[in-house]
Amino acid sequence: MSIIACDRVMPLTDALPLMSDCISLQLSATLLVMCSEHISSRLFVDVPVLIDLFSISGGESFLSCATTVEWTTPQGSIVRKVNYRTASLRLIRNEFREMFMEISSDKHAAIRLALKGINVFKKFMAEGKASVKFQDAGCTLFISNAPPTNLVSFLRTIFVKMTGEKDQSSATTPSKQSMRAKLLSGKAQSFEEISPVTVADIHNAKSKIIPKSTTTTPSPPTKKRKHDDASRGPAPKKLYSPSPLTTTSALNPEQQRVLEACLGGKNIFFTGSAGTGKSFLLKRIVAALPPDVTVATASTGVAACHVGGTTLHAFAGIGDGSGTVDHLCDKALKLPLVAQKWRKCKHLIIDEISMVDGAFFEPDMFEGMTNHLEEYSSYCVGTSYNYTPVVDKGKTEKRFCFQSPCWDRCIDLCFELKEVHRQKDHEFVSILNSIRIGRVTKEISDRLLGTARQNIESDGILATRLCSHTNDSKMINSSKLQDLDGEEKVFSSQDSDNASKTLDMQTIAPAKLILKVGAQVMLLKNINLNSGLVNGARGVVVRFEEGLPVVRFKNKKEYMARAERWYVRNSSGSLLCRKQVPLNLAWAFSIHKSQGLTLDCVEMSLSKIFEAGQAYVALSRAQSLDTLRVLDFDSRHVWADSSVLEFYQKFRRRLQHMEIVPLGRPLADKTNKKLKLREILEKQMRRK
Ligand SMILES: Nc1ncnc2c1ncn2[C@@H]1O[C@H](COP(=O)(O)OP(=O)(O)OP(=O)(O)O)[C@@H](O)[C@H]1O
Ligand SMILES: [Mg+2]
Repeated sequence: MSIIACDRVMPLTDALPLMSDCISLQLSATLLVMCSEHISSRLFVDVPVLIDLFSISGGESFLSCATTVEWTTPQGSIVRKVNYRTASLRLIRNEFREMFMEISSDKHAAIRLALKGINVFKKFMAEGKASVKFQDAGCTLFISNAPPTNLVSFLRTIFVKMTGEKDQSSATTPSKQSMRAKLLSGKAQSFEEISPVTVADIHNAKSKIIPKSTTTTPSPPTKKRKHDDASRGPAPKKLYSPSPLTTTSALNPEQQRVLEACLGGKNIFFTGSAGTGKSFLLKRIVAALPPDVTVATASTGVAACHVGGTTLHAFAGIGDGSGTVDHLCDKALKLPLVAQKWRKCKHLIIDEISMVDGAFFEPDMFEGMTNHLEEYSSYCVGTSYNYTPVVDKGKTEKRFCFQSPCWDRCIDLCFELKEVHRQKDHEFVSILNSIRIGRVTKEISDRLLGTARQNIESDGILATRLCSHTNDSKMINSSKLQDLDGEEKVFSSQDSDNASKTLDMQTIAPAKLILKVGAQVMLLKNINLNSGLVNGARGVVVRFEEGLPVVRFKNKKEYMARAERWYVRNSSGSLLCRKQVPLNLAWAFSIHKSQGLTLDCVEMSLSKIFEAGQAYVALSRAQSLDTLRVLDFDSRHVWADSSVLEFYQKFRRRLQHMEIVPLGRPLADKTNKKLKLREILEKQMRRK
């Protein structure tokens, strides 16, 4: 097993009483699932999809996945079926430059299928599944357990290469040669791998597609569409939703290195200050791993929803985690479903690991469990380290995972992300870095207090007040709503059967949302990046139309909030869904709830801070000093947990010598691939 862990090690609060706060804090829900809904099932028909495929970076001609090939009669009866648990798909050309897909495995002879007249069904591409129907060969290839990003890249190569070659068919092109001409050509049969997609390929394919789309007669806009246009601005292309599959933002080199280590099967932990892109990277990691053997978990339900997974405790099948290790292992492994999940899991991802009590990482618990199943599991992947551990009410001592004796034994490599993406302003970034370690100079105090009278409101959108206590934020929101005149509109969520309680715990969307015209709201989902309709964007309800709230945002865009879906997995792995309007009241938010968010207009009173790191979390939500108002500030409110500082000192001391730090004893490498990666990394380090 390998572990990947990422986090800003930052104690925030005695989290148990505030767990309920987590409900509405996280960024968007299961992006992968969201993405699968948005992708048309017909690759070569839907122009927006095609254009989107141009925008995705990469384009490989090789894919490793599970496959089944089925040959059927014209009536649909199966005449032959071949299953490959692990297959390699390759795109190749023959001596006549005809394109083929080659399916090979250790156990079966290679099958080559001509890439002519194919239909690609990719609705579930985000789950690592797709199917390709080869009309001429009379068979269908079912792909599963493919790393979603690789699958997208592979399908993209097929699309770009095939589109680029369309219409090149004059009688002289070899691909159109008759069988007789081919036989007489005297060329020896040979196959070569198709090269990855190049800029020239894209240019060529685009030139074949775009003229086609302009000749399409658009159907007259329906009444509904006209209305949408007025209220939403240009209809957002759903495929541009910032999914890990479709996003065009590239990982920076430090993020890329973490991804590579994960793919090499290392147990890793990555950390970084707020806004360095830990969550962004995490989603890319999930999308780059084979879904059937990857389990995404997090310490809290809401964080789990963010990565489209389940809580670590639910996955482990240990309930609330109380009892001895033997007892817990017995308890978990007696449940067939739990034991099966552990056996299947090769990559375990743990987000927000800092909220996991160190006890979970005792040799006893986590290691005990993984050792139990060592023979089955090849890796375990964990991530993120944002909050303080959640401890049982009875316990007084709180312990971070990194303080557990088995932490060093579990983690092979540690990384620190350093480039801050959320804030562009260098002065603000350096203030935040000082506050993060509890150091406040007079200049910092003065600069922050200087924002107290700043006018950051615009166009009726008020600043969100971040409160150190949840009850304060709840009280502010309900009293401000009451103060508004006008009719209340109630929006109740539609939940999967009997799942409301779980969904309350694991999604950011409220079960019941009460709004009025004039209500200050926050968007809870990324709707359209280009229009700035992103998670955390602040707006005000300006009217209701067709029973739905129309919100004007800070960038003056209006948006009619239609119900969106949030997906989470329950402990048995089934997908649960909540459908709700993607808004929440935003006069005030608790600091705890605001973690992970980027806020574009925010004020805070830091006089009631009660936990190490809380001031840092609050301040680091702002995008710049110009969109922030600190009402009161005292350097005594800023301090960092001593054990966290110690951890970072140790961590940094090693980082001074090398950028990639093997902490503790590495786990026994089980594969050559792992050994190879270690050799490469060590060579790199020696070179530096
Ligand atoms: N490589 C990148 N290219 C472009 N934008 C990026 C990149 N990495 C992160 N971002 C953007 O930076 C912002 C902050 O990223 P993210 O929320 O992942 O940070 P974080 O480290 O998880 O922060 P926090 O600790 O507050 O949760 C997001 O808007 C994200 O889209
Ligand atoms: Mg985050």
